[in-house]
Amino acid sequence: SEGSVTASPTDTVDSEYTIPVSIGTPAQVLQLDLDTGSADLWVFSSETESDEVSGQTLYDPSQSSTSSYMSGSSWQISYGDGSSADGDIYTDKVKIAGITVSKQAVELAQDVSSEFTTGPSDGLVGLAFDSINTAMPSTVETFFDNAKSKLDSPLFTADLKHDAAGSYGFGFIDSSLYTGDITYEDVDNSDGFWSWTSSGYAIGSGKFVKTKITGIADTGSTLLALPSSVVKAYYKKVSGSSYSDTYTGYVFPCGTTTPSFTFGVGSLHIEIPGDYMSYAAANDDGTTCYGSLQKSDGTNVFGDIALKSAFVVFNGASSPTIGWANK
Ligand SMILES: CC1CCN(C(=N)N)CC1
Repeated sequence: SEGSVTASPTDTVDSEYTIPVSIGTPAQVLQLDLDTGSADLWVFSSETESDEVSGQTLYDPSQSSTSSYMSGSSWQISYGDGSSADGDIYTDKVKIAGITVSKQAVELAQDVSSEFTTGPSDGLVGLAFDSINTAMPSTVETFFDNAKSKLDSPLFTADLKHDAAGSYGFGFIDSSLYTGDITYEDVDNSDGFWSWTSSGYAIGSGKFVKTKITGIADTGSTLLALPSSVVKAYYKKVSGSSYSDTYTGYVFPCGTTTPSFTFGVGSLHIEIPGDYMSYAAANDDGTTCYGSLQKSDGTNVFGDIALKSAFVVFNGASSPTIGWANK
């Protein structure tokens, strides 16, 4: 089987992208954040503390004839941005992009941190590797892992866009979505992530610097986080920029022209347009803008700023790889 699903940015600055996911019988459709940086499928639910819910759609297993309680199981997750959630687990029918997994572990939130309460999604679909799933006493499998044997090819693709609907594909590569060739790199999933190594970078029209940069491809992260040496070199080319302790990142006057940022995938170059490199206003009067490129904490992250500049193949074969193409 194969199919695709619309990926919708939740705001005009592409903070995150959600997809419709059908859960249960009859279908309960939730808008979930497809996240290649984590491996838990969790949802706002009838069990979520009511003071931690603000308009999200709730999955209610009691209204599904195909739900089954996983007695004795629980989950508890904390993300790199400090957000967190926890709860218990049911299995139920889950359909994404027309592909159905009959007994998918669905993690019901009983508690969520404020970032989720005030956030736009009804939960997450984690598509990183099972080893980092947080279910206890034993891990549960991701939707992709459960669906893999049904897919024509064991892969999914991302065609994310700025302030416009894009798509995720499952089981096939839609050649109409990219130009030129796809360049593949090996993935090291030993930490549970889609970790790959870029061949280097360029700033604006500057020379390409050949240097290996290992990082994770993370649809659930908004920005691009790279080594401070690279980031400092970039902001030397942005007039009026500086590192702000107030905003905990590089900022510059809004309206500043920001150069593009190119990263290498083998001999292929993916250029992030200069317009994408100014993320959003950092202050209420919109005079100070926050950069889309920031220092990593050690784990480099190719988040949505990078992903939406390319067509990306997450190849879940026994030796996983990641493919990048221009579009
Ligand atoms: C909303 C959360 C989704 C998971 N995260 C991530 N993949 N970096 C953190 C933010």
